[in-house]
Amino acid sequence: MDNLFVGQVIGAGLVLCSLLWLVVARVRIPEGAPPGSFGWPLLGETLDYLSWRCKGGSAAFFNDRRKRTHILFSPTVVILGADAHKLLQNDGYKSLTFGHSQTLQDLFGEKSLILTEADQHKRIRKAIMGPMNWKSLKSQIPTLKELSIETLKTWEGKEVSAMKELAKFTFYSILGLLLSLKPSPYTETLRQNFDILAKDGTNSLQLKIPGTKYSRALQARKRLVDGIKLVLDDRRKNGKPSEDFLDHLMQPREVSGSDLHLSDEEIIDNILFFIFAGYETTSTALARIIQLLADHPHELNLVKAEQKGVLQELGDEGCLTWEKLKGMHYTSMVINEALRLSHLGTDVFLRTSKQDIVFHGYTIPKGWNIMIDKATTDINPEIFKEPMKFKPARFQKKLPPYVFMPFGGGTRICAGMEFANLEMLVFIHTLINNYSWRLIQKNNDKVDFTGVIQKPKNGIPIFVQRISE
Ligand code: HEM
Repeated sequence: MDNLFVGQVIGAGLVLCSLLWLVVARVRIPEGAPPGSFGWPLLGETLDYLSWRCKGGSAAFFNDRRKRTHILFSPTVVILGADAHKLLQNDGYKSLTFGHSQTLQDLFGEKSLILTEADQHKRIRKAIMGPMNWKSLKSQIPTLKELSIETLKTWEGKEVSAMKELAKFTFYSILGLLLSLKPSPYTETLRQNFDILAKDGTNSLQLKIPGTKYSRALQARKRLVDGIKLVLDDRRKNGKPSEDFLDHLMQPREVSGSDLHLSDEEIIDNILFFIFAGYETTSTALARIIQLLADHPHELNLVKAEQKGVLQELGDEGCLTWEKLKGMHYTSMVINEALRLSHLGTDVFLRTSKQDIVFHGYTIPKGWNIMIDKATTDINPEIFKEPMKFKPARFQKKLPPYVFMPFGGGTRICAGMEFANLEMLVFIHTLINNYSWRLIQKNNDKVDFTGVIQKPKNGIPIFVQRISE
């Protein structure tokens, strides 16, 4: 009897909530808003979305959806294709904002690029981007070459997890770029702390209770912040310039009247966020390239031929140059094709509308979330014939504008795009000219969709051998 009563009360409560929801939702859907369904009361279509992500990525969810939905407690509009990318590219700071995320703020700090908006974002980006273009990055080529050689030496004659080992390579590449730090027991501790920050912090409930994964991540952040502060203090005391990213950020500067001087908080938050943004994105891209080339001998031979040509042109003592890297056309197409197939930076660009936006005849109301679904465009058969096949040569032809944006676009285009390309080209050059490898597990394309980046589940185990002279 008691149970029946409790059941009735819960049932009535649910009906009341649903009715309230319907009323509120109805009131909130302005005329001209895109068609679609808000799904269940409160939860909307969140569970559906999450389950699609775990099963096969969000592309499958979006394909099955109409334009309006309700995810993570917010009305959301899904848009895709060249026009959606064009909006992202050309909006400036007018109608799209990144939106606030408490988790990102806790983990990377409120001054990190990702959390800043409009003028503040513009100022920090201007202050930061100086050392991030191809010309300034040239000085990184010898360091990246040395790191590639040292990394690959540890793989010789062994079975290794490409994902795990490349994560070390990309971590130390970024640490070299940002802080001029080389691999050592100290930097290995930094890496372990960073893994706790990024993995535990982004894959857990936001519970700041001692013992939880989230609070472990926050403690790791504190240790990392203290470590970076030590480097900063040391630079100020010694006054010895390293001419790296940190030195650049520490210079008080003014450009065309705007004050580009960064506070210590701004410097530290952005160093942490740069490591996060450039660490597993690039290592996963390289691991996927290794996997795809092992599975496609014809394409592998074309990369080999190109890289052998570069080596011959360089001669015995020749150093890899910026011009030579820029001339690696086929290898660059392989990188693009791997990025297209793997949606590494992100499968959706998440934004919030700052004002009503008219898109394809519908009005996206102010304050709604917008998911610009990049993954579906990456495999659109009208743009990429046989989209699931690995065909780097497809990039020989000029693509229509706005269809392929692996590094995003507009005001928030990837700040490390040039560095990522440089890093990947140097590593591939060193690998291909000195080593051969085979996959330990064939036909294992299972992907882990649960994290921020979609990663091959098996870590891509490979057996690596040095090519005899
Ligand atoms: C293959 C490697 C990489 C891929 C595919 C990639 C992709 C992306 C994408 C798609 C965005 C834009 C996200 C959005 O608009 O919502 C982005 C932003 C960003 N990336 Fe990358 N990235 C890569 C490597 C790197 C590296 C190596 C660094 C740093 C050294 C880096 C630093 C950043 C930063 C700081 C942002 C935020 C920019 C801003 O908000 O102004 N990324 N990246």
